[in-house]
Formats: sequence, C-alpha cells, structure tokens
Amino acid sequence: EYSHIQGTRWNKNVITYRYLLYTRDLPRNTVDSLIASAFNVWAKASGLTFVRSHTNNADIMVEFVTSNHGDMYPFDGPRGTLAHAFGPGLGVGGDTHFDDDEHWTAGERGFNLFLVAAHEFGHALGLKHSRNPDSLMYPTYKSSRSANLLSREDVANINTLYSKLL
Ligand SMILES: CC(C)C[C@H](CC(=O)NO)C(=O)N[C@H]1Cc2cn(c3ccccc23)CCCCCCNC1=O
Ligand SMILES: [Ca+2]
Ligand SMILES: [Zn+2]
Ligand SMILES: [Zn+2]
Repeated sequence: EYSHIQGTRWNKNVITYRYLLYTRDLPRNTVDSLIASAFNVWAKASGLTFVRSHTNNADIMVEFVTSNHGDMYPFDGPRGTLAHAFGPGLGVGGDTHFDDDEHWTAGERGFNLFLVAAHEFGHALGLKHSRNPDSLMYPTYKSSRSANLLSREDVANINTLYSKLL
C-alpha cells in the first residue's frame, strides 16, 4: 500500500524476484514453494510471468526483517502488522518485507506465509486495499480463505492493470 513510487504497473511481462533474507520458521525450500505459489496466484490472473533471480538485482526483493529495517516503515514485533510491499517501480518498487517477529507457517497455525505473500504481491503489482472482506486485498489477515483466493473484485482489478495477455 506504499505507492509513493510513481507508476501504477510494471511495463513488462516478466517480473524477477530475489530473496535477500529468509525466516528461520520454515525450511528454505518450503519458503520457496509458498512464495512461488503466491506469485502463481497472480500469474494465472494477469498473464505475467515471475522468474526467480539468484544473482543481480531483481524487480521484487523479498526479505524477512524485524522492527527498523532500513525503510520508513518499521515493523512492530509479534502480531499487529504482518508484512508490507511497495508498488511497482525502480529501486524499492515491488520490494516485499515480512515481519520476522511473526510465526510463519505453511498451515493453519501462526500466520500462513502463502496467504500473506499473495496479499503483498498484489501490492507489488500495483493493487490497493479492498473494502470487501472476501477480497484477498482486504487489509486484515483471514486464515479461512477458500481455495480460489481471489475475489471477483481482485480479478477485475488485476485485469484492469494488466489486460490478460493472450
Ligand atoms: C492483510 C495482511 C496479510 C497484511 C496487513 C498489512 C498490509 O496491508 N500489508 O500490505 C496486516 O498485517 N494487517 C493486520 C491488521 C491488524 C489487525 N489487528 C491489528 C492490530 C495492530 C496493528 C494492525 C492490526 C488486530 C489484531 C490481529 C493482528 C494480526 C493480524 N494482523 C492484521 O491483519
Ligand atoms: Ca508484526
Ligand atoms: Zn519494509
Ligand atoms: Zn496490504
């Protein structure tokens, strides 16, 4: 929701992402698959492709950090705010930060990393919050999300930004 970076969308079809810091709550390959699944939610709805980068700078830098971590939005310890992401753009644009004072899980307990990442990547692609509690882009965490994560509103909004590429 920090859309202070100009530009409402990415102007390319292939978006790269790179991990800077992992969490100790989960094995790395579990984090990798949960994050990849979260990107895939938006790939299916937008026609965008997400490619993991291991070397150079990437569009979306993903990291698990706590409290003050180098941007203007320090985290707040356990619970409260879980994560945040910057809207599309150069530099910090798209970057996604998870509060590592949370207990990140792949299941029902703690906070489900896949669900939170899917919300954050919506911001990284240019989406704002929704007032519809059934939308993924609703500003409050809900563990009981159905299989089809995206509401009709989420899909309409991503399609407005990125016309579904043929
Ligand atoms: C949507 C989510 C994945 C990302 C959002 C932040 C966000 O929009 N990032 O893009 C988030 O963390 N929302 C808070 C909002 C929130 C709920 N409460 C809070 C108490 C203090 C501060 C914030 C909150 C009440 C207590 C529950 C705290 C634990 C759950 N936290 C939340 O749901
Ligand atoms: Ca927190
Ligand atoms: Zn941050
Ligand atoms: Zn949000």
